[in-house]
Amino acid sequence: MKVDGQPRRTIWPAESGRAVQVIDQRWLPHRLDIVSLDDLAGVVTAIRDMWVRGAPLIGVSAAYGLALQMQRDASDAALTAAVETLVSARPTAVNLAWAVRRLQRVLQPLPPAERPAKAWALAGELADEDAAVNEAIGRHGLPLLQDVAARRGGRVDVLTHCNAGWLATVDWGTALSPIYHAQAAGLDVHVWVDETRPRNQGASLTAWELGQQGVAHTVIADNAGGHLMQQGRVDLVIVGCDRVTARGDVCNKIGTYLKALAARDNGVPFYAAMPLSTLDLSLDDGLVDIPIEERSAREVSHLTGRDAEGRLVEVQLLPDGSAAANPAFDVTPARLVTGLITERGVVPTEERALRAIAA
Ligand SMILES: CSC[C@H]1O[C@H](OP(=O)(O)O)[C@H](O)[C@@H]1O
Repeated sequence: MKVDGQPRRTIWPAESGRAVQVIDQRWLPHRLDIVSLDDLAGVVTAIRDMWVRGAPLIGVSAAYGLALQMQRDASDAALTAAVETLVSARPTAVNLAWAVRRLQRVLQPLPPAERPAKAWALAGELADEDAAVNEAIGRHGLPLLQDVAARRGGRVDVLTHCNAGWLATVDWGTALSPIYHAQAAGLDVHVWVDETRPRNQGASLTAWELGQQGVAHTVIADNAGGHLMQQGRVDLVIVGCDRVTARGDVCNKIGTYLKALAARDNGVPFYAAMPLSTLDLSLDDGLVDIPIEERSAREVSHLTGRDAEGRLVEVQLLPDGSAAANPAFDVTPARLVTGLITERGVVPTEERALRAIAA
């Protein structure tokens, strides 16, 4: 999408063909840092430490990490080791393993000498495919917003959690793609943006990208969403997802489940935008089967922001000695999800429908 009026992606191959360039999202919205990653270790660090984040984007980033490793060592042992190293970088988003194993299936039968060029081409294809998938998610999600706008004289208020915009993908985003399509269709769309403690992907990333695109938005404390729904100020909720099970349980950023409960209690439709690469048909009960990443307590106890002099500074929020827990995701049971917006259409959270649309 656009940055300062210019089209951008979150990740792109360096002209040398021996590095991949990414937006280092840790410093947004205050600094737009572009970094060049030229080896597997660099990509693993970028994924693990959330320079790049978002289920589809970490999948594509991992694909480039595997391709960079093939340029250095394309042996069977190196291929296997690189796959396992990448898959272990973050456990919850299925897209990471999905992308890496998709490349591995193509590379494994090839002679090592052919692997570097093929891996690099496949990573690029995956990036282009992701952008196309997300644009399609937006097209299929648009009618949901148009239906509301038709009843409200063109206005629609959407609440979203975390960042499932173009910064979480290669381009377009998932949950925000219908909003970008609604803007292009001339709807008066406004977005309630959950700050999304503790990493504040909403306050720092969603607010920034909506602002860059000129979409009206209001950042709110995570705890305000239910109150706004009680007041009738939220027409629908659209979130992203990191893994969806065969029965439609949705794993997403911590706090999503609480929004789904509030939405159900207030009769607000609750959708998850789901590229089919995020559907894990091997799992059934999300609460039992999906690994939930536990991240550093420092993400809860400390906060980074810009001071009056424009410097990025970290401050401590908690008393010395207070413990902090930091589960990074939660699981919303299928019964609380109105539907899943995919690149092939909107589907109910029913196993038969999910297996059919994924076939
Ligand atoms: C389109 S996937 C976005 C998804 O990924 C985020 O997690 P993280 O920022 O930790 O990678 C969050 O769960 C978003 O909904």
